[in-house]
Amino acid sequence: MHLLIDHQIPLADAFFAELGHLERVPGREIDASAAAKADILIVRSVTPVDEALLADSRVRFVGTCTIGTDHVDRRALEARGIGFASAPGCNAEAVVDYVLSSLLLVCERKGVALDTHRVGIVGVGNVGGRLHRRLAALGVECLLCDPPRAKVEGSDAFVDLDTLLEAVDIVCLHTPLVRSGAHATYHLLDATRIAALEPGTILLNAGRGDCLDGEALCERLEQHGDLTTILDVWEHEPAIDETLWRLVDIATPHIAGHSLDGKMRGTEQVYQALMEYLGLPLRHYLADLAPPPALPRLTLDAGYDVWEALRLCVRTCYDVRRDVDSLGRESRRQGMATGFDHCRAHYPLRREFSTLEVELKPGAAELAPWLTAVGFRVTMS
Ligand SMILES: NC(=O)C1=CN([C@@H]2O[C@H](COP(=O)(O)OP(=O)(O)OC[C@H]3O[C@@H](n4cnc5c(N)ncnc54)[C@H](O)[C@@H]3O)[C@@H](O)[C@H]2O)C=CC1
Ligand SMILES: O=C(O)C(=O)[C@H](O)COP(=O)(O)O
Repeated sequence: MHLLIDHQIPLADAFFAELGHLERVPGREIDASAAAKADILIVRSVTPVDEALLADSRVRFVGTCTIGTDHVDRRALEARGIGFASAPGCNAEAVVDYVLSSLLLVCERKGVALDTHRVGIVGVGNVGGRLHRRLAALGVECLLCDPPRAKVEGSDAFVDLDTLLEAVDIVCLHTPLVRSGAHATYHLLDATRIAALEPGTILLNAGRGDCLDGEALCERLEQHGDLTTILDVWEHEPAIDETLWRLVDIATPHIAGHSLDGKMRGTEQVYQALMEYLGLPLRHYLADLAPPPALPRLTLDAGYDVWEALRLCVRTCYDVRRDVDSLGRESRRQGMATGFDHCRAHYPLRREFSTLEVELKPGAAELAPWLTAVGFRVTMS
């Protein structure tokens, strides 16, 4: 069996090698001629999987080790009887870590505490739901918008998008890209909604770039400069709009979900689905393969107030400024599109907050609920 696998997929050898010949190729270089030799195709988000890619292939199973599936033409797969699996939720924790690192940073720059803001979460699935739980545990008031969930579960817990946009200080967009249908998300934040945002709003998009009209946002920022913006995802990646990029406060190259833990989970989820598809028993488990964290423990004693302690621990584990700086540096050095992809391909080690044990000395015991809320493992000494 010939397995064609994106070379950015960690633990690919450990999980898949015994199934046959592994060919590892950069995701953007997986084309029809590479696919023609493959039985199994395992990708991440940068490989469009469509009729053109599969037309001359004998591929019988496609797996994407990502949450998002908008790069996969599911109808084309179904028409060819090709099995499919994605990795729901695999890197949701990492995206929430990214959001918290970013929000703590912009609040620090503004000299305000996060819990003085009301946050609107648009798309309350694996990412948005986890974000809600962590923010609520920090005492941050949240409004939720998720029409597909509201339809199934009833609308009590949800508001509509325009109500949310009027009522919140921070908007966090975590929707999948859906181009048509009753709940389409293409340009969900369109020119009208972007123009209507209250001055001072903090706007974060870590869903998909096309869920937000980038040209309209650029226009608002150029004309008024009165929003604080955090963009991890962009239209036309990797050739993103440089004018918009310069205007955005926290600009990162689609790495919100790029923790090693999230990527490894994605590999395991697709491995499990492939083994089921092939009718084979599972032989490998992430719990046996994952490396221990390089930073296992941090110890705090008395002296920090709550928000200072949160910022310290968050930044020690994951500081979003590292990714902002690397996009700035690499885009200047290599041009925007190449620099954008370079940052993703050479992404440094990042572990999730849950891998860090924060040990509290007796004088710092009162920090326990806050650090737990953010996602760390807290112990007392
Ligand atoms: N920036 C990054 O690195 C990453 C981005 N993502 C993106 O985030 C998206 C969300 O991820 P998950 O929460 O894990 O997906 P999910 O499928 O668990 O949740 C998505 C939620 O959005 C809701 N939704 C759908 N249409 C909507 C609409 N029109 N308005 C409001 N809500 C709507 C769904 O009902 C669902 O509850 C993914 O589809 C992916 O595109 C995911 C991982 C990493
Ligand atoms: O899981 C998703 O959906 C994502 O957006 C991934 O974090 C994207 O990862 P790469 O495809 O950029 O490796």
